[in-house]
Amino acid sequence: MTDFLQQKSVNSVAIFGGTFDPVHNGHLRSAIEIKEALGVDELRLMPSHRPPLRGAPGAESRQRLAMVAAAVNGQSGLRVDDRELRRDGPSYTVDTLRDLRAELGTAVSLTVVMGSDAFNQLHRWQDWQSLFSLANVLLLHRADYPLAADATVTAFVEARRVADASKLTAVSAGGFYELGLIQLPISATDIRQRLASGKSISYLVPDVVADYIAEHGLYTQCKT
Ligand SMILES: Nc1ncnc2c1ncn2[C@@H]1O[C@H](COP(=O)(O)OP(=O)(O)OP(=O)(O)O)[C@@H](O)[C@H]1O
Ligand SMILES: O=C(O)c1ccc[n+]([C@@H]2O[C@H](COP(=O)([O-])O)[C@@H](O)[C@H]2O)c1
Repeated sequence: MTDFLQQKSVNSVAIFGGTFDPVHNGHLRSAIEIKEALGVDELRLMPSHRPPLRGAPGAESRQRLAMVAAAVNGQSGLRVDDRELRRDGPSYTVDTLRDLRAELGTAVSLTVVMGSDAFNQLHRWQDWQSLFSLANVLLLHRADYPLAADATVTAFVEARRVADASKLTAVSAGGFYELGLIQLPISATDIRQRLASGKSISYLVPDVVADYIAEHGLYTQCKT
């Protein structure tokens, strides 16, 4: 069989963006559950080069990318996408989605995933309403971050809500769904703090990530 015939065409893609400073098991377990709930062909973890609404990450972009790549290596349907690292300036999601649309075309179902902490700030994102003409939005509940979105955002998404997660892959853009997942209250802030105080991070991140952090001496000083 030729390579061409072996290649499976991609009809649905979800992107899970983050600072991933570092990537942890909360992100990774969520990624698997998102992929299963949506039934997407690919779930792409997308490290942000310059997160627009927070300070500079503790690790360099290439180091955060290397940790995500190692963490998803061999996981079926999970991929890393480095496009934001190839762009200068703040990593606005709307720019990323425009870039992805240009590459994937208009027919592919594209879904952007965000946790409730990110969703609570959505009204501050660059051109946030345009996200919905480019992609669907999947909101992940995080028990440690109760929903407190801006009223404009709440009204906007209410009009776009679909009945279940798998419906998002039936449309290319414009749908909204809230997903409850297994709750793993792990955060990168807590991991950085543990490392800065010399504590173990075993079972909070995959071993390959813990090894990378140790090898490169990352997060030994707490910047929170
Ligand atoms: N434990 C978790 N379970 C589910 N989603 C999570 C979890 N941690 C982070 N996320 C989501 O993953 C995305 C990327 O998060 P991010 O890289 O900022 O991780 P974080 O752990 O929240 O980091 P930090 O503590 O540095 O803010 C966000 O949409 C966030 O809501
Ligand atoms: O587009 C924006 O204005 C925007 C503002 C804040 C965050 N984001 C994106 O949201 C994702 C989660 O961000 P963070 O800071 O919670 O790691 C990440 O992909 C960011 O690039 C995007």
